Amino acid sequence: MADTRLYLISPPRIDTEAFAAQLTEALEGGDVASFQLRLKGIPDVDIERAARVLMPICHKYDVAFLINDNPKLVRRLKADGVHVGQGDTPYAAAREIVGPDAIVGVTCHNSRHLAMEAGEAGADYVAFGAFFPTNTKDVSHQADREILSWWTELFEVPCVAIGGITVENCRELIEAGADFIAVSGGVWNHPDGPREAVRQFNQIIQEV
Ligand SMILES: Cc1ncc(COP(=O)(O)OP(=O)(O)O)c(N)n1
Ligand SMILES: Cc1nc(C(=O)O)sc1CCOP(=O)(O)O
Ligand SMILES: [Mg+2]
Repeated sequence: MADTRLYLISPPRIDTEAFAAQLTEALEGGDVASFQLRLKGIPDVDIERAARVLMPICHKYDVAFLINDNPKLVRRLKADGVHVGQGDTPYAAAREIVGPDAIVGVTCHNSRHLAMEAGEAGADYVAFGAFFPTNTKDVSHQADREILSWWTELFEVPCVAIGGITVENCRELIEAGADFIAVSGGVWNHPDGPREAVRQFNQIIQEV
């Protein structure tokens, strides 16, 4: 069985009440390490409102609750961590805001240089992507699985694979050594629902 674990990413827009039910279903489907609230193009006050509903659900299932892009909100809500991209608050400033105990993850696209920089600076994980075409985000970088095996052979800092990951295509990333597979559409748009999607991802992880 591989050590890979699932990292769920929210859809970019949600109806919080309806999504709370979907999230609960997903978390009942099997092991999930973490959840990232990634809401785009809506006011911070609405992100905060959603976080206040969704964070207790994640904690009930022992799932770390991270927020995308916004370290100040992470500090205010005492969330578990923040994810920052190359155009967001830089790692050092994000760390300063959230403190030493929170998780800080950094987007590294397909760049060994960015990943080594983030790892040396103290990032809790480095994220590579996009591995596959995705409808969730306009992406301008494509990653290949060799970067996962290269990273895991050389470094202790965990690596996350993201971008268009589904139950159909995840196996090669797990085999390449991804510590986490970060999935949005592959769970929320699964034809048999989020619970079944999480079950199937975990089944594949067990088989590798
Ligand atoms: C786990 C994970 N990896 C990568 C990203 C992308 O972050 P970023 O490049 O800042 O793009 P946005 O998500 O902010 O659109 C992520 N959110 N999570
Ligand atoms: C948020 C995000 N970041 C990416 C990157 O490559 O950095 S790809 C991506 C979208 C993830 O959603 P899905 O699983 O539906 O493709
Ligand atoms: Mg970002």
